[in-house]
Amino acid sequence: MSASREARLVQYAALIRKWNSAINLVAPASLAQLEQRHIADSAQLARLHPDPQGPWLDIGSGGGLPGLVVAIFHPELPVQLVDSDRRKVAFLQTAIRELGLANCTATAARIEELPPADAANLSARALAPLDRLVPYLDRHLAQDGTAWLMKGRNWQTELTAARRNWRFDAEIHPSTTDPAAAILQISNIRHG
Ligand SMILES: C[S@@+](CC[C@H](N)C(=O)[O-])C[C@H]1O[C@@H](n2cnc3c(N)ncnc32)[C@H](O)[C@@H]1O
Repeated sequence: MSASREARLVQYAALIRKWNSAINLVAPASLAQLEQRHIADSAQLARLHPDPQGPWLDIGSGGGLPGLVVAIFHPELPVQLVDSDRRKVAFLQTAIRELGLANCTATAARIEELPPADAANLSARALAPLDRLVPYLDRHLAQDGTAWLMKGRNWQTELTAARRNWRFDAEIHPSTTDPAAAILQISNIRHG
């Protein structure tokens, strides 16, 4: 890992720990395992997609997971973080400035109200069930774009439910940080 990437990841973890009691960026009980449970978990996207195209849109970013981690791994990639919580976006803007991530922006908005982003890549973690996410993907992904959705243990049930109203291609990547979780790689979305 490059020195600046490693230094930024350490600095990012320190910022989350500093702000967490005020804003609740991650569940307090998980703070002790921040590096593994949240940062390494998010870094899986960089491993799965080592040379991504932009723009990359991260929706419901919260404290920057996974979008800010993607921006750290790919400092040339334009990454937009979006969250409806203004306090979290204030944290993200501070983190972006302090980490010197010129490639990354943070926007306070509801994802439903954001103009279509035409994103080449889109990520979301712990935001909503898949059937509620797919309309966001339909609105914000470029026609040949790809979504990277970090899902918990119910991912199979969510996939079945989403397929009732939508058709899409899905590739399943088992999570390396949680054996029950998966990363869903979704593309070619059509109304079903
Ligand atoms: C459970 S948190 C997950 C945050 C982060 N992705 C993570 O994995 O730690 C969900 C986040 O989505 C944001 N959110 C929920 N609904 C939203 C919407 N409609 N538009 C934008 N952000 C939304 C919330 O403010 C919150 O920060």
